[in-house]
Amino acid sequence: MAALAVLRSSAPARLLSGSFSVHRGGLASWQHYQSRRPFSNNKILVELNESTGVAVMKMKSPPVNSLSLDFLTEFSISLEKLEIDRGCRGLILTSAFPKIFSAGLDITEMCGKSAEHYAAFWKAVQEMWLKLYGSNMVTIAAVNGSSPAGGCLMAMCCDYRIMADNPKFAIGLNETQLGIVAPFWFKDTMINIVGNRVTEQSLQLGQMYSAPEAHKIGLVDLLVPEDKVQSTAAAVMTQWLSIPDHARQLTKSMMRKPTIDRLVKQQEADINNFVSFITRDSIQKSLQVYLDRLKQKK
Ligand SMILES: CCCCCCCCC/C=C/C(=O)SCCNC(=O)CCNC(=O)[C@H](O)C(C)(C)COP(=O)(O)OP(=O)(O)OC[C@H]1O[C@@H](n2cnc3c(N)ncnc32)[C@H](O)[C@@H]1OP(=O)(O)O
Repeated sequence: MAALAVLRSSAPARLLSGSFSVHRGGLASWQHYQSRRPFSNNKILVELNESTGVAVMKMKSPPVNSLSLDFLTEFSISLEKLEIDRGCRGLILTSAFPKIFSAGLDITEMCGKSAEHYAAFWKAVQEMWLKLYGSNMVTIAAVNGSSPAGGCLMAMCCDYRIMADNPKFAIGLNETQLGIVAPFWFKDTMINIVGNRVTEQSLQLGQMYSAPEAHKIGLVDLLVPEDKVQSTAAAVMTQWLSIPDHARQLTKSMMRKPTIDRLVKQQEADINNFVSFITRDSIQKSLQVYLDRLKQKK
């Protein structure tokens, strides 16, 4: 993976272009970021503190941060900008909404659309995973709410997961509950965190874990009170950034490259698989039923 091959240094920070917000000086606390001019992109808010080299990326796509094609495109562009900025060494990924980190892939993107649309959508999902899982930066997920399926995948791509200690918040790969199947690279990402046995059971059952359960199986690394998620993420980030970048990055690459290479080698085939799977009448029907049920639950 190209991103992992590039070594990052702690070179002096430079100004980022585009719609990013850059801050000089101060502590990398959430309050700190909030107290300075937050700069809103469309669906994602990115703030880079130049003195700490830490960026906070807040997902802000109402109502539930579902991963639409537009969202994924913006996410990958934002990540790419941070990745090439030598002044940015760490990324905290979180949600602007209390209670929901991300609802996962936008189901409406997988229903009633053309094969071309499905192919473009799936490519965007792949790109998000390749960029986030292969990032050279230290990546910490500050999971401040529920995080099913694709939302769980995003969190799993990070180096460390901190979740709000609220049993009402759930995280997991629930695809089978929708009548769909998590692809091999979702599965591999989970195996790399919790091992084969837990992943197998979890995927077959489409299991969603409450925050305490997720912590128990190692799906999240740390539980903290809801109002401490961001400050804890900043503190953990400081600890990770105390390790020399080149040594940490080479280690991360050594651990993740085989998993990344598996998808890179068959990216096209994986898109074709997705398109032929998702266009089946039975799958379309399952997704529609699930979506209708979601809308009726109120
Ligand atoms: C061979 C292999 C090949 C590959 C085979 C294919 C592989 C595909 C892999 C798929 C990966 C995925 O991520 S699939 C996506 C899985 N995601 C989910 O199951 C999440 C479902 N959502 C939820 O559980 C909840 O909405 C939750 C996120 C906890 C929030 O609950 P709340 O009560 O706060 O909010 P709700 O009232 O439910 O939702 C608010 C509105 O958002 C909508 N909404 C919620 N989740 C949505 C979603 N994911 N996509 C679109 N819209 C969504 C609802 O319908 C509501 O719409 P209105 O009524 O109009 O307001």
